Amino acid sequence: MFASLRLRSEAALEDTCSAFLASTALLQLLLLFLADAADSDLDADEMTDRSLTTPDLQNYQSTASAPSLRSNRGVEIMDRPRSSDGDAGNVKVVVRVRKFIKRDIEKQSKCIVRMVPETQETKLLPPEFAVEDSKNSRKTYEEKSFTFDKSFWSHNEEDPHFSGQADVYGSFGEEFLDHNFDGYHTCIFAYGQTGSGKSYTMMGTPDEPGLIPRTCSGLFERIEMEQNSAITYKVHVSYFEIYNEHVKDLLTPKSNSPNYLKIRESKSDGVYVQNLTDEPVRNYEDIVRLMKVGDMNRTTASTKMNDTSSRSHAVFTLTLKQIQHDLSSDSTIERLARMRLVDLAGSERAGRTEATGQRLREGSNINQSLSTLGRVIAALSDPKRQAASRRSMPQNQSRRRAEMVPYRDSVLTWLLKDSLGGNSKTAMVACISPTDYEETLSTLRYADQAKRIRTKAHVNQDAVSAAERDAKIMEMQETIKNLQMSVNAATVRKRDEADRARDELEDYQRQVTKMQRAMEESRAVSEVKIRALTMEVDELRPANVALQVEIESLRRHLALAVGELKNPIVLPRELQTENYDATDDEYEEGSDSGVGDSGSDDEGDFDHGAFQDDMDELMKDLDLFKKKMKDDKQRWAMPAFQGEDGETA
Ligand SMILES: Nc1ncnc2c1ncn2[C@@H]1O[C@H](COP(=O)(O)OP(=O)(O)OP(=O)(O)O)[C@@H](O)[C@H]1O
Repeated sequence: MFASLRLRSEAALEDTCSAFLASTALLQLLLLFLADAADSDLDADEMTDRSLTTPDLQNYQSTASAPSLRSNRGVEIMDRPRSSDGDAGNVKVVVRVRKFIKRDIEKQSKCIVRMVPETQETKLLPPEFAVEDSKNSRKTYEEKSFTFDKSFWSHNEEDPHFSGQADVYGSFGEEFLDHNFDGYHTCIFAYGQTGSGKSYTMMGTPDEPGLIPRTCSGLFERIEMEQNSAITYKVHVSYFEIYNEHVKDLLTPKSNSPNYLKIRESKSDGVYVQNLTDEPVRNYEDIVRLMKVGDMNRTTASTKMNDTSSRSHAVFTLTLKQIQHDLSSDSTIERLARMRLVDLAGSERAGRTEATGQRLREGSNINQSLSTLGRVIAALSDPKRQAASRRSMPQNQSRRRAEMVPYRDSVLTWLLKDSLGGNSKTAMVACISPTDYEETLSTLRYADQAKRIRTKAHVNQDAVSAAERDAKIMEMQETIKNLQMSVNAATVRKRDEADRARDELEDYQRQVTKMQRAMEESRAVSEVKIRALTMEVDELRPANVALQVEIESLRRHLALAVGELKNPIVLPRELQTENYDATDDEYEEGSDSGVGDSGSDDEGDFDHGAFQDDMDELMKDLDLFKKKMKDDKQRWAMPAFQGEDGETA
């Protein structure tokens, strides 16, 4: 009971603390928000001397533009978007062929890919051995041709059409950054077989940074260029990987036990990763630091096809929030854009990678999620589905169509749901090897299908007028007040409960102590009593013995007396005369005359009445004595002693 009470009180105290902390955190958040709102006002006050175009709030909703490196003028976010909306719906698909790597050179492989820069055509030629091989097998190796939004020839640096990392970024990385500043969510993902150059394209090397570092530095270059505008920029970074169908935060230190995160979906945020680190960053250096942390935490391993093969899908996300306050109308516009940059794990054939054990299991998980991605792409590019969504079908029918897209069949597709078929402008970089016919053909087919996917990107912007903002602040103040009250009430309630539990505990402890003390006292008293009684018994014991002796002698005396009464001794006459003075009428001492002859005349001289009285007195005393002995025996628990008549005295 004591333990349970203590636990209850500790739990209550803990509850109090956590409730208090949670409420405090919430309050702090709300207060920060209020402070932010106040800051915006302050920013605006400071910028009174700057020339600001008066915004037409009606136009804010989806017709905004962003500052861009390509435009050297400061553009207010309420201007028309810079990015063209003409092809906004389709997934942009580009293809990139890498140069020979050590393995290809060792095998003296030939390049079987051709690209036509004028038409953006990519041709796949049958490998040399294929002519011989096709005679003996059912496999057909023939020239294939595909056209994509862009073909990057990264195979041969000497070629005039060579595309390096900067060209790739300049071609569509910048354009996607434009979209972000316009308020669109974007997603760029690299797809291809293992070792085809996905990580190189997305992350690159320190000397040749890829799309992710270039996008980050481009983002901050633009923000710095706009330092003096009325826009406030807030950037956050998150980085996670999907490994064996589990989500792992790459920005938290590696722990011994894996910390898998849960995926949730809400109406306002869509599909998201719960408790994912979303670090605020102020400059490019902050991002570089986080990228290093994330890359160190990423799961890679050496396989036969790639020395540093990514064994997971890595998702790097930048969130850009632009807040603009216009003094003249006293209104605030907020634009939110999310950039997802995804380095997928490579599709691979177990036979070719010669993977076993853990590598094989990773490979099968990778292939499973990539095949789901393939099915999602196939479903999204289904012309019937697109026609249905263009016809704007009744809600229940379009929902049924949407349900046909197997997003939920893998963590990857579930998390990229919005990027693949929803509110996002999306690009796919199909990375191909210059030597592998079958794998390259498979990738090109995949990419060809992805071209047909149409997304429904829209500008994520909120325009809040002064009146609305005031109302919002009032509402928040009210919320804070209510929260404070409920926090106080909760704290008091919790404190009361904790106090009551603590009081109960203390009361209980006091009672226990009291009881222990009372028990000790009672034991001491008992000991004293026992000691006193023992002493009394010891003291009484001689008296008792003496009394017993006396009783015994009295009893004997009585028996004699009774016997004498019953059988009186008759003395001869002469003895009677000799010893008896007739005149005197006295019974002489020493004579046996006490026991008279019942038949003699002298019998009348013996005072029977007095004797009887004496006897009665004696018997009374004896009774009293017996009673006293009985009492004493009961009191001191003395061994009982038997009377002559067998009665227990
Ligand atoms: N365009 C390129 N120019 C120079 N080297 C490249 C290029 N593309 C890839 N490489 C090199 O090829 C090798 C494999 O590339 P990378 O690791 O990017 O492949 P991957 O597709 O990410 O593989 P995995 O799926 O196994 O992770 C690396 O050594 C990389 O430096």
